[in-house]
Amino acid sequence: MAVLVTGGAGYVGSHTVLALLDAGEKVFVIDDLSSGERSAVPIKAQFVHGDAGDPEMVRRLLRIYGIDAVVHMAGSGSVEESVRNPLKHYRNNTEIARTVMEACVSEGVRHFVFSSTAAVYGDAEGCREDSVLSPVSPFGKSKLMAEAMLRDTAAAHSIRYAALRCFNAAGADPAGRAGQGARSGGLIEVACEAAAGKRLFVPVFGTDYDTPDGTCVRDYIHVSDLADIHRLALERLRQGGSSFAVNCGYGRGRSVREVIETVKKVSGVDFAVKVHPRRAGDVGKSVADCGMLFGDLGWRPSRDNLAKIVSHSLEWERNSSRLPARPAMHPEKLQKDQAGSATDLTPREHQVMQQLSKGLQNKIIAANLGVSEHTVKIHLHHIIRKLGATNRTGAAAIYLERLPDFFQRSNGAPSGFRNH
Ligand SMILES: O=c1ccn([C@@H]2O[C@H](COP(=O)(O)OP(=O)(O)O[C@H]3O[C@H](CO)[C@H](O)[C@H](O)[C@H]3O)[C@@H](O)[C@H]2O)c(=O)[nH]1
Repeated sequence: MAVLVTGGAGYVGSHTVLALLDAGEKVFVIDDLSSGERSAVPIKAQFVHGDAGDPEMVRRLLRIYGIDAVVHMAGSGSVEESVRNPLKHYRNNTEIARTVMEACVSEGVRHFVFSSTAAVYGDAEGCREDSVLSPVSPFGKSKLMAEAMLRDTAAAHSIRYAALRCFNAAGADPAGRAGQGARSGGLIEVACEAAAGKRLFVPVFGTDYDTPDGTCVRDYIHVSDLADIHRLALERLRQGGSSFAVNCGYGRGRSVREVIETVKKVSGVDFAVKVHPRRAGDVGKSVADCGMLFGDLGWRPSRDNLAKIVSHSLEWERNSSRLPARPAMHPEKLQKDQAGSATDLTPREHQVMQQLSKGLQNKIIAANLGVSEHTVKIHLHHIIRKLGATNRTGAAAIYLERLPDFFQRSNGAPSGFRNH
């Protein structure tokens, strides 16, 4: 028996691979490394650098290595990016899931654990598995479509599945074997980067939500606990359990401000915080009802403690030499003829501003863009002049204010911006 983990080089993926290996499983990982890291795949797992959307490759893997179960985690997981680039998410989350399911059916793989998301519920607190599914973002919709395909596939073929509706994964492996991937960018990671001196400030996206302190509320779950639920779900399917969908959280809501305060307290660093407008696709509240997880599945968390989650994340951040995540949005090509005025920035200047407005320092921007710090300084000098600002903070504020105009001038849609 062997398990194939798609997306096993990613953040939740690499922790899940560890949980499976710790349980004595033989694990194969397929990952195209578009957002995951090769170094995140434990040495004991067999790594295949490839696209889970390649049906031939997946079928070959399943056949040659006698794989009896697939944990499908490959996909794109940014709510905000899915609003800007929905087709990327429908490909990576819906189409690729279909391809992997088809390969499983044709190769006789009977167990399928699918990493779904809390975003299938939309804005909701105390969501139960049988609650109304009303996703707001293309990300949530793309995962919900995959869930629907799984249900239909399981009804037609001898495959059973577990759809794990993951709430907000955070933290890092307590033994320090894995941590937040290079490009996950979740709130706790961002705040820990600020505490570790890798960011100048933490942006708070929206303070006018209908929540106790006006900031968004999420159900944060330790990534190693989430990984353990994936392991348990597979065990249940192998024991003959029928297909199910289950919430993976702790059933406890924490606001953005509460999280930031906890990171400050645990780290002892009073980093700067700046209020920004709401982020596209965000919902006010997303908190699980864990009746099924704790009851029917009989799972018990080992790390249900926000300070502990933060301390593991912080430890990883302080010990890892890696730089902060590259921003997902990547302006590459802004047509000159659509620009036209003195305030327009070159594509490279947009790249610099994208990073600057996330609070990154010059040396980190330089490393992310593959240029020298001196070049970043020169770009900033031009940008500050073009935007009519007096310093970098002023330029960042003006840039964020004018971002919608830049989009409009590149044909009313962010088509001049490319993700990577
Ligand atoms: O720098 C930041 C980062 C985030 N936030 C806020 O913090 C909250 C949590 O945001 P995250 O980016 O950490 O997580 P999301 O809730 O957007 O999404 C996460 O949880 C989802 C489950 O609903 C999916 O699993 C998804 O892949 C994962 O990124 C949101 O209100 C967001 O606006 C900030 O204020 N500043």
